[in-house]
Amino acid sequence: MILEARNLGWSVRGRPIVSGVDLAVSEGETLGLVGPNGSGKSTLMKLLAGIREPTAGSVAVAGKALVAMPRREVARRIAFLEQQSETTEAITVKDAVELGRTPWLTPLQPWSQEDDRIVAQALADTDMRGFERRSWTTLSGGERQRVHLARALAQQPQILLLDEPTNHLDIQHQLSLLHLVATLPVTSIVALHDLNQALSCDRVGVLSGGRLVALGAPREVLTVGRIGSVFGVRASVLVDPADGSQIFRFHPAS
Ligand SMILES: Nc1ncnc2c1ncn2[C@@H]1O[C@H](COP(=O)(O)OP(=O)(O)OP(=O)(O)O)[C@@H](O)[C@H]1O
Repeated sequence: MILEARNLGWSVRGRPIVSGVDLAVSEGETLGLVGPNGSGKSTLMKLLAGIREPTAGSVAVAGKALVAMPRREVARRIAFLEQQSETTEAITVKDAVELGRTPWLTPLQPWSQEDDRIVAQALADTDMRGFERRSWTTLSGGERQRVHLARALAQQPQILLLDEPTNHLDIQHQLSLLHLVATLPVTSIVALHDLNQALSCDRVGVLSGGRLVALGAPREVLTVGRIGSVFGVRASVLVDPADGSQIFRFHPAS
């Protein structure tokens, strides 16, 4: 297992925000995390990224305890795209993406053509070619989101943690981001609000009240009954005539 959480928890002033999470993610897998507002998705992602220390349990990456891992090694293994990642610095898009290479640079291994190639590929993968010289401050919300993703890709991590990455993105870029994440040879954990998008993940975990209440194949986990009990809405299943696949439509619980 590339990423393993055991009895993972985080409490603040005695209030449990995430508790008892057991999770094992295998190499190359794309795991979707869904749950209502405040159910603990972002907190769990921060615990898995090592930027929040657990108050219970542990996280291991490739069998090594995350808390004992040097920062540089964590940064080589894990890239985290936060929900509200902002920078006020007046840097260019290229500078921002190049920052993703930082964990790999050493005095003996300074910037090389290979780093240029990786940065160019990350810009291409996120459809941000041509924006290299633009100042970060002039970008739209969706363009900023794509630059953040490009920086995460330039990091060439083993594990990609994406907290609501489709936020701000138009529908074409939402679909291409999800397709990219699914096809990348990295392990990805993606917090999503769109349950139809979650259906395309390899597995889905459902958080409710800080607990992982279900984990498994999307169709087994995202049932009409569970959607009703966890999200408080009524779901109906429709069939897309284009390809016969099933999708959800949601209604307020009467
Ligand atoms: N530092 C903190 N102090 C107090 N409460 C916190 C803190 N961090 C998170 N919380 C609370 O923990 C709960 C879970 O927050 P979290 O951001 O993990 O939820 P989420 O599932 O990502 O929500 P959303 O879908 O709205 O982004 C929320 O009720 C939040 O207010």
